[in-house]
Amino acid sequence: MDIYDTLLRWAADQGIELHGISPQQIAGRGIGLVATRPLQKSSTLLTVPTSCLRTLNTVPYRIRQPFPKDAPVHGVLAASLALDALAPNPHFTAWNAVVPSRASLLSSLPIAWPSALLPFLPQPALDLLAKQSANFARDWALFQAHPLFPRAGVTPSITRIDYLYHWLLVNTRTFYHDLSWSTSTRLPAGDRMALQPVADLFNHADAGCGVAFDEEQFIISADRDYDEGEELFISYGAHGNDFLLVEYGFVLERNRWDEVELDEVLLPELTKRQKGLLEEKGFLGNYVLDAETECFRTQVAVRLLSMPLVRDWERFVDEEEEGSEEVQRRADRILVGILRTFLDKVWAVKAELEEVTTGEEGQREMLMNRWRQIEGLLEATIRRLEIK
Ligand SMILES: C[S@@+](CC[C@H](N)C(=O)[O-])C[C@H]1O[C@@H](n2cnc3c(N)ncnc32)[C@H](O)[C@@H]1O
Repeated sequence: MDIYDTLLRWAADQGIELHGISPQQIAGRGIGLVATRPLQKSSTLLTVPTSCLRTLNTVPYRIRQPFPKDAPVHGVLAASLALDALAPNPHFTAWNAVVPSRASLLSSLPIAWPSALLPFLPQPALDLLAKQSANFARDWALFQAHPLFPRAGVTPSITRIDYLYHWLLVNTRTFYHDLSWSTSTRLPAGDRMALQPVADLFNHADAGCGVAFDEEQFIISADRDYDEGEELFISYGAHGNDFLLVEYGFVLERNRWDEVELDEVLLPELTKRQKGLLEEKGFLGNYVLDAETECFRTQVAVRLLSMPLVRDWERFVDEEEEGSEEVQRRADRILVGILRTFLDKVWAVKAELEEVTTGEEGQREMLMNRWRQIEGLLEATIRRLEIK
């Protein structure tokens, strides 16, 4: 019997029901869930009883209690998984057998990449990585202070990498789950997390099957009709590819939520006075464009660069008065110039990346792929603005 059959048998014993879907190895995506017969829109694909979830409530008291009351659930769950791994609970053997190996998980996530590769991440990904690293450091410090954390010299020990692996399992496999009906205190939104078997095998797409829960169960249902053999996806959220790369270790080829941040090329074009004006109106920074358009914040900043009179700019910002076609054309020309500067940077990063030998080929390819996507979005926007 292979690991999937074992998982399905165990799942059935737990009351987990799969309707016309089954786990399968998918090239480039690890395991995914695939239709075993034609499926109709809105049909139920999977139900997972609440009793199968691993949440803060299921963490044994001796692990949970010594943590500070406000310790992030992410860190507590990861500690629980790391401690379990020292003396594995046979109840979870079938579930554990299908989670990614330590090598594959650590190789896909930038937080565990060689530091020499990190400067090749786009700026928004670097900013996210800094926050993620700070969160991990906080949780690791809390765990090291825990009375059950193996003291130095004790075997088996738990290393930083052991804990990082379990922390990343939690990071990449939890679902939003509100426990407020069963706990007296309502957890902050970021702490409402649950690990759930089988459902954690759904891969992500920018739109996907429905995910809902009530007190009894999680229910996943088809968002459209599916043919036999098609993979079914859920959406982990409206995330751009920089976010997916840092939090989940992949980028999507087709992603309606993807965007490119322009701050690193737009902010240096602004004088101190212009920055002050933008700040006053709440429009300083966070300039992005996606496949369709540049955001209003970007238009506001570019208009400021293109309009000699501040009062005309204020009319654009406050009253959304477009101004003449000539004004629009001037703004477009300025934005094209800024995007071309960005393109030069992208080409320089790609050229440098081609020479790099550190890290794994898959990691360098992931970075190169991300820069190609950014290049594509910039080029498409330049084309759109130039033919306007
Ligand atoms: C909740 S798990 C999904 C199941 C996972 N494929 C597995 O083998 O266990 C999330 C992880 O799956 C992978 N993944 C999910 N969606 C993906 C996609 N569209 N392309 C590539 N990898 C994906 C990433 O490694 C992500 O961190």
